[in-house]
Amino acid sequence: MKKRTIVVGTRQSQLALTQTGQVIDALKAICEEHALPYDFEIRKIVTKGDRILDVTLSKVGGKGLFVKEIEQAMLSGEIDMAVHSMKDMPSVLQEGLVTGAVPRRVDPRDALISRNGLSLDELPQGAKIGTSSLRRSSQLKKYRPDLKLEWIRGNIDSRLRKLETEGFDAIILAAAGLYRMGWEDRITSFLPVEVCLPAVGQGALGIECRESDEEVRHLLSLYNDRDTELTVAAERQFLRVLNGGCQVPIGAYATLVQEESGIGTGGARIELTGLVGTPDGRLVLKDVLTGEDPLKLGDEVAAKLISRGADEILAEVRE
Ligand SMILES: NCc1[nH]cc(CCC(=O)O)c1CC(=O)O
Repeated sequence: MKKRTIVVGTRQSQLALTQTGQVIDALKAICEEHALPYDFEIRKIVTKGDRILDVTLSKVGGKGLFVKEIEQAMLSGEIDMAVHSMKDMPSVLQEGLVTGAVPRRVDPRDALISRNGLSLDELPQGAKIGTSSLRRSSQLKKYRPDLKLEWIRGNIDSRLRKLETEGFDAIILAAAGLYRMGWEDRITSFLPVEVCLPAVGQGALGIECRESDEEVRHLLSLYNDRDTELTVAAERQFLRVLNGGCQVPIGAYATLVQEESGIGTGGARIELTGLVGTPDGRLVLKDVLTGEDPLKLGDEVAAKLISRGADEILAEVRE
């Protein structure tokens, strides 16, 4: 029987290539298990975001830059699917495209990589910490106002290099990216979600495909993790309501919690924590609610924070 070759588009960064390879391996195993006749091929796509990595991305349009050209290639049929870090996925997909699968999430926490093996609490007064996210700097400043947060950019490997070459005492990276690269031995300690609430979708992937591609959609449905899909949906709805792009100090993390009483659906409820803070960490708003419907829950947590002034914080940051 003639096999269909499914073309998987990816950015060229090491992380993108690695996670695309890992997804293809998982899909191959599913094909084998379900006797599905597919082969896979990787197609690298250089996006505008990759070409201007050294420009302040927030000034030129943010994360959409990485995804737009990949979406275009999917719509034109050049590629059939694309693997994204959920964190980098746009909140609204282009017409004709869908999220075919949200695979099981890995560790959502941020990780501290320090030069001398010191934990966050052990770092000396005024230690210089490298991060490229207002969400991280806001929460770290709140926790340790003495720390000096400085901007560090580039891919994971270049950030790890800069820890040595640019005199940082520590840098913060998502644990997930380090695990996927096999570099978890660089992690000194994990920041508890109570100290540093992760970015929306951190640790999760999203696999995008054409809405009309029944074969790929069926294959991807076999790879979907319902729990991750539900919790990430709540986080992303929260972000959507707050109109958050990439460079805003917003965090959210949802988990499934067991229903307390025997009544009701008996199913799990979603617990969503949302956070908006000023970049200097002087004001950090946080709220947690539980609910059954992820979209409603995202709306409710966002509304709660807006009622406490989240909009004003975000308006100031966006200026
Ligand atoms: N913003 C860049 C980015 N996009 C996805 C990851 C890896 C973690 C993940 O998949 O959530 C990273 C690196 C980081 O934030 O340290």
